[in-house]
Amino acid sequence: MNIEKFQDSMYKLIVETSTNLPKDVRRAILAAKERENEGTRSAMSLATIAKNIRMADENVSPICQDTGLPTFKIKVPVTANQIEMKKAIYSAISLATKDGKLRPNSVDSLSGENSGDNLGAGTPVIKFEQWENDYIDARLILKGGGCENKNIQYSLPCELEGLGRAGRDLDGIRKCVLHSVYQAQGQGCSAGFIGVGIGGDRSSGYELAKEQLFRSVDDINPHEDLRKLEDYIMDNANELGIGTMGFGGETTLLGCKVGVMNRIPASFFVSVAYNCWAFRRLGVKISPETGEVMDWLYQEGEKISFEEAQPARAEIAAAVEAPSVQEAITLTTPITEEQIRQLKVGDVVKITGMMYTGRDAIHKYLTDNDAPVDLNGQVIYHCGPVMLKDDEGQYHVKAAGPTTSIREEPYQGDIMKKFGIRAVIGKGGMGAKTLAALQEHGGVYLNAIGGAAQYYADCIKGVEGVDLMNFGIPEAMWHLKVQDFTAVVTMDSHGNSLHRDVEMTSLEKLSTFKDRVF
Ligand SMILES: O=C(O)C[C@H](O)C(=O)O
Ligand code: SF4
Repeated sequence: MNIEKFQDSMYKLIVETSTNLPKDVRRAILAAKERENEGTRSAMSLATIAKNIRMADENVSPICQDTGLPTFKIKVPVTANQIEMKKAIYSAISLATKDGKLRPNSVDSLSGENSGDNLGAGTPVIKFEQWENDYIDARLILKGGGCENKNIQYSLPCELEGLGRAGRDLDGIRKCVLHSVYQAQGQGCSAGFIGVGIGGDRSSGYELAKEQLFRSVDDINPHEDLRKLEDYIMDNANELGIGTMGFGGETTLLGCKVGVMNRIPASFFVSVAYNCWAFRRLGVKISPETGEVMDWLYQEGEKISFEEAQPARAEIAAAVEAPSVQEAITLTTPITEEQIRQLKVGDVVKITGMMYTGRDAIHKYLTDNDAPVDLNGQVIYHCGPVMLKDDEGQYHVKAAGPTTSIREEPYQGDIMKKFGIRAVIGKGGMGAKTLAALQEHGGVYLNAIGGAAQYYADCIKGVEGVDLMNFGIPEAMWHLKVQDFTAVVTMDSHGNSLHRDVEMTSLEKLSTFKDRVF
């Protein structure tokens, strides 16, 4: 095989997967968009998502800044040299990272050191399998961390909140799958896709669940019971009302694929792999002689370009059901306590001025250290961007959507009080400790649209500086100059939380699915 050509084919696969959402996923998102009631927050979030998909296409830039743990599944004729292919994939990964198509995401688990090129122990994941066909089938999934964290594994029998006992039968499995959608709330950037693996052990069960994510969204399960289960879940999960980004709404789930394998008598696992709407997985058929791409997979049928998407900023601004709020509220940083105390859940704000990124490493750091900049009245953005440095040493934002905020729950309230921070922006909401701190100190939580990394990158007009680069690009504190950065107040200083409300109503809904169906 021409290994340079193969490397080039792998580079193309990586770039396409990161920047160009597959056709089947686009169709599912369009169907959700059409189903959603006009004027709701979920409809408006979907409009932003649609616009983001289009921008990623046009800019050939990552749909979401979290390009995940690249996982390749490759089927090869017996004669293929897997060692050479692996090396070529490593080179392609490193090049795609250098070109800003992947975020440097491989981090030493103990020291936190970022390898900078996405290579390191266990990254990327490459799984080979031999087969008797005369071509190579190479598939790639870029599954981000926020949705990966919402994967869940059930060991049957078990008791499930809202649903009671889940026994060792199809109905018990049904309960687990519904529960998995409920427990994800908006944190995995709903509306999501789930892959379910029944049976196996703890590791092969998850493996089977993830394998389901390689099925086409619109295929039909040949196994009759599993087809019934998939249909049931698709018909009913949306009743939970979690909606896009957990804002409440008609569409919570975009796809459900279930696979089964044998188990041993003592174990009965139901494993669920949750994938966000930014469902980036593609595949190619490759000639084992030339190393060139013969065909692209998942690309049958019509390609939705989302051309007709309305200006998303205006749409978010309209995302408020409360008729009293017509206009987005403009805030210029630094922000005063008085301004913050006027905000309430449902308000849409547009922020102009400076914003500082801070996520896991920064929150831990700030707990024990002084801040490198004066954060009084400032805004912290939970974001790990994709950044590229030009020849003059100036950084440019290539993708910059929010990360899941709940990970900072142990630190957030204390840090806001310690430094006088007035607002945090992220996605998925935060918990009771932060809510209490917002009330005591005078702060707000602002929800941005998860995965809309191109849309937000566009609001960032300049990178004015960076601190703590030793934490690596995603974890450093970037000083961003923003204009009209639009987000929704979902937790205010008066003790209100949209996330708490949606969690409660969706739990009530979940309990209506208690009775036996299968
Ligand atoms: O790491 C990120 O940028 C985001 C992550 O995928 C998340 O959903 O929290
Ligand atoms: S930020 Fe959201 S869309 Fe992006 S990888 Fe994480 S869960 Fe997926």
